[in-house]
Amino acid sequence: MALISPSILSADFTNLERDLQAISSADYAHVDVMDNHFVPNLTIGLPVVERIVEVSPVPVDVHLMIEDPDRWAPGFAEAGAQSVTFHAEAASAPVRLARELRRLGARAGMALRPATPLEGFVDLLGEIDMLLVMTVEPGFGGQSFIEGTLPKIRRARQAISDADLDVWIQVDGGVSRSTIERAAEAGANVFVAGSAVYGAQDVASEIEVLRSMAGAHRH
Ligand SMILES: O=C(CO)[C@H](O)[C@H](O)COP(=O)(O)O
Repeated sequence: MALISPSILSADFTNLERDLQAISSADYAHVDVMDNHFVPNLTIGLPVVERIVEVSPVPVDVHLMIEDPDRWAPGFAEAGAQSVTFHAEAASAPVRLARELRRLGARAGMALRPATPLEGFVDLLGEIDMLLVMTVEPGFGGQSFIEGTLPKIRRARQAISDADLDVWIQVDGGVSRSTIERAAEAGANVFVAGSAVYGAQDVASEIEVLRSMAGAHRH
């Protein structure tokens, strides 16, 4: 399985037809919510995400780069996002939050910044549906993939397999034709790509290329 999500943060917005084509060709629409506290950037909040969920032709995958996700994340699940990812560094009670997201019908995701070690969070893997290993410092699109995150992806895949869990591993940041295979080989199976998709001549065929490159490594 290799699922591709174009990051709405990197959408063009001057060519909405093309943006919609990208989203329609993907498995998920990845929505980046930023609060200018957890990360030094500000994007959109719950009312806009509620509307995106209503109009999106594919399920919505929300990545919350915000402080106090314990308070805000459940609202995104109630809005109908298929998956809601909070940052492990920001959550006060990650187990309780993951259970609440699942109770509300969403897939529960937990994200780690590039510098956050996996080791403190291995015990939580049984409580989540997806681990997001950030492959750039969260906050902005268009950055280079941090190769040093590959061992963390590998260790996460090993821990998931040792515990016989069905947890997806998502990577986000600098995912492109030149990096996706290494991330997939290391154990990722969900890929967020912003610049690589929206910067392509043909967004739909770029998604197909990325999906087939990643799909050669199955997890
Ligand atoms: O979450 C993000 C940044 O925090 C973006 O989703 C991510 O950076 C995607 O953009 P690109 O593919 O251009 O790196």
